[in-house]
Amino acid sequence: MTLTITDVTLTYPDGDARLTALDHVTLEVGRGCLTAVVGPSGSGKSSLLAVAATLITPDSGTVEVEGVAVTGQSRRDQARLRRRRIGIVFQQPNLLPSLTAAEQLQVMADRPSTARRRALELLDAVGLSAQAARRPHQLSGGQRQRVNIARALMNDPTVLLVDEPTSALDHDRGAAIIDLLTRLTHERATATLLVTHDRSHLAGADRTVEMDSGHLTGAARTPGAGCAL
Ligand SMILES: Nc1ncnc2c1ncn2[C@@H]1O[C@H](COP(=O)(O)OP(=O)(O)OP(=O)(O)O)[C@@H](O)[C@H]1O
Repeated sequence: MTLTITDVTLTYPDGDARLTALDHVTLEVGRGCLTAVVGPSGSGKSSLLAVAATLITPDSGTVEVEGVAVTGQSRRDQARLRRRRIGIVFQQPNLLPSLTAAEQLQVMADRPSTARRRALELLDAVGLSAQAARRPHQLSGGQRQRVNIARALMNDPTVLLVDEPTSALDHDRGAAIIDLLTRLTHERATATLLVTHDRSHLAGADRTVEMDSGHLTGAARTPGAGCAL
C-alpha cells in the first residue's frame, strides 16, 4: 500500500487538558486511487492531512509511505521524503506573483535540466498549455488552482495530498477540479488523499470516507478502475 496510516491518535493542548483531533485513525490509500475524506468543520480532516504529510507527528500510531515508516524518522529525512515522494496541494494556491505559470512549476524541480519540458507537459495535462506564459493575476481562480495541482506533481510524487481544493471556486469549476484530480490520480498512479467539507463534487472519487469528531466512520463506494486498494 502506498500510503498507510495506522491507529493514529493526535491531540493538541487545550488549556489544562488535551483536545483529541484524531482518535485511532486507520486508513490505506493505494496507487491510482483517489480517497476523499469528508466531514464537518473541526472533525479532524486537516489534522489527518498534516499527519500524512509528515508536517505533524502524531501522539501514537504510524504513517508509512511505500512501506517505509516515516513517523520515527528525523525531521531532515521527513523533509527529504516530502520533497521526493509527496505532493501537497494547499487550499490557497499561493503562487508567486512575479512568475509565469511555467516558472511556478520550474522552481520546484529536482532536476533543472528537464524542468522546462516537464513544466510544459504538466501544464498541458491540466489544460493550461495556452496559459504557460501568464502570471497569476492573468489567470482565473480555477486556472490558478490547476497551476497549483500541476506544481504539486512536478517531482512525480507517489502520494498526493489535497486540502479543500474547491473552496474558492463556484460549483462547476469545483467539479472540474475534482474530475481533473481523479483523472491525474489514475493516469499518474498517485495515492491521492483529498479532504473537503463539500461532498457535492465527489461522484468521481474512487472512495469516500467520513470523518466525525476525529473518527473515520465509514467507507463508501467501490474502487474504480486502476485503483489498487
Ligand atoms: N494547532 C492547534 N491547536 C489546538 N487545537 C487545534 C489545532 N489545530 C486544530 N485544532 C483543533 O483540532 C480539531 C480538528 O481540527 P482540524 O483543523 O483538523 O479540523 P477540520 O475538519 O480540518 O476543520 P475545517 O474543515 O474547519 O478546516 C478542532 O477541534 C480544532 O479546533
